[in-house]
Amino acid sequence: MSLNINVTSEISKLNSVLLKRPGREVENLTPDTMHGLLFDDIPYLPIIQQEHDAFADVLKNNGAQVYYLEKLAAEAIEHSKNKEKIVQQFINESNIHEKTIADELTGYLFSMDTQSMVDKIMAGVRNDEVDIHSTSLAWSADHQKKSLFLMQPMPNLYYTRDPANILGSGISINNMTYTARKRESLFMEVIVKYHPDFKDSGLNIWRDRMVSTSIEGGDVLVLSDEVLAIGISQRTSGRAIEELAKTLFSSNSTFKKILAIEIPHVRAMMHLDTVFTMIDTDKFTIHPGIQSLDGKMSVYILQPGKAKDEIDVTHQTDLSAALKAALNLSEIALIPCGGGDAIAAPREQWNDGSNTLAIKPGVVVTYNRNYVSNELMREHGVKVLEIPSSELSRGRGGPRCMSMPLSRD
Ligand SMILES: NC(=O)NCCC[C@H](N)C(=O)O
Repeated sequence: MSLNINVTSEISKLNSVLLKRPGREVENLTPDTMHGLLFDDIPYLPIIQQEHDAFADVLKNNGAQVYYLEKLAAEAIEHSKNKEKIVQQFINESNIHEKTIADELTGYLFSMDTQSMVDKIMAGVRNDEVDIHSTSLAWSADHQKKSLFLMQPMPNLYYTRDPANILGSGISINNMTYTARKRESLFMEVIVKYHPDFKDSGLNIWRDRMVSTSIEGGDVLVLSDEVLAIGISQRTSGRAIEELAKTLFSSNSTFKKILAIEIPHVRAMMHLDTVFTMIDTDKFTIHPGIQSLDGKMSVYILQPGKAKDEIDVTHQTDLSAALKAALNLSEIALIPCGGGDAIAAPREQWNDGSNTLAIKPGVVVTYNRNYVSNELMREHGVKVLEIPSSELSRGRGGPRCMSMPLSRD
């Protein structure tokens, strides 16, 4: 049965959502590799799984249907009748181009049932797991000497928000910025193409992963059925936003305006949703570090131009005014992360204090460790559902990053 996939709000009731339970991939980090794989520490697997299960339970207990990426991917591959070609693509994109090695690795992966194979590709394949009979220099010099892994682990997969995102009645399957995350969006491509619940769902493909520019889902907020906010960030470029604007404005999408918000291009604030999220019809969280001392910042407003394919771009420095105008609101509240305190704000932002996931207007899921931000949201009348976060937070992403809404009211 086809799924109803549609997201025209950042805050309306969450009906279904895609998660990935952290697996062995987070144990395949070492101090030498973790930074390249975009982690700042090594999570403890049993606890990160417990914390993630608690997150999923909060969503389920509040009426959301939870789907798991790893399960959908295995089901899609089963249905594809194209297992060999799909596995070949993962091997190719893992930079393994020598036939002997690719064949031996394929044999190893094919010795497993499909779910175990998907889990293994996600977790990573070590050189010493596969019996490679190659005398090639590429194998000795490039693979064996440079890395313990034939296929690198994908520890960021539990941040399902980033490799793909639903915009209205369509999906953007993202070309990820860094090598560490490039292969992640291939799982979503396979699901959309082959999974019985997705392939006939009428989903538009606004962007696929073959484009040369990058947008990551953490940068994209669906403020209403007509307005998107997209971060110009370390991971998402102005050019990519313009390309998406052209596609959305010239298609049957409902979107008519994009606020492109410039944020610092630094690790702690790699996506817009690490510094700015919507929590109610007129309430937002914001990390004060993205504004200058006088509260100004760069916001570009993109709208359809007069000629076909033309985009009209204007510039503004007042985020609050831009939001009010775009959403037809007379007042809005921007709630500062950590209360704007010189220590609490950067500390809680580092642990995703601004990265809230709204599951209904005025009801958000947050990390329990960000008690200053959580308390302040409560003072603003927001219902805050806290989840444990000691291990989940180690990869620099919060509840919004860990969820990809498939359907909202
Ligand atoms: N939307 C998000 O901000 N996602 C968090 C991504 C964290 C991950 N370690 C990364 O650096 O890509």
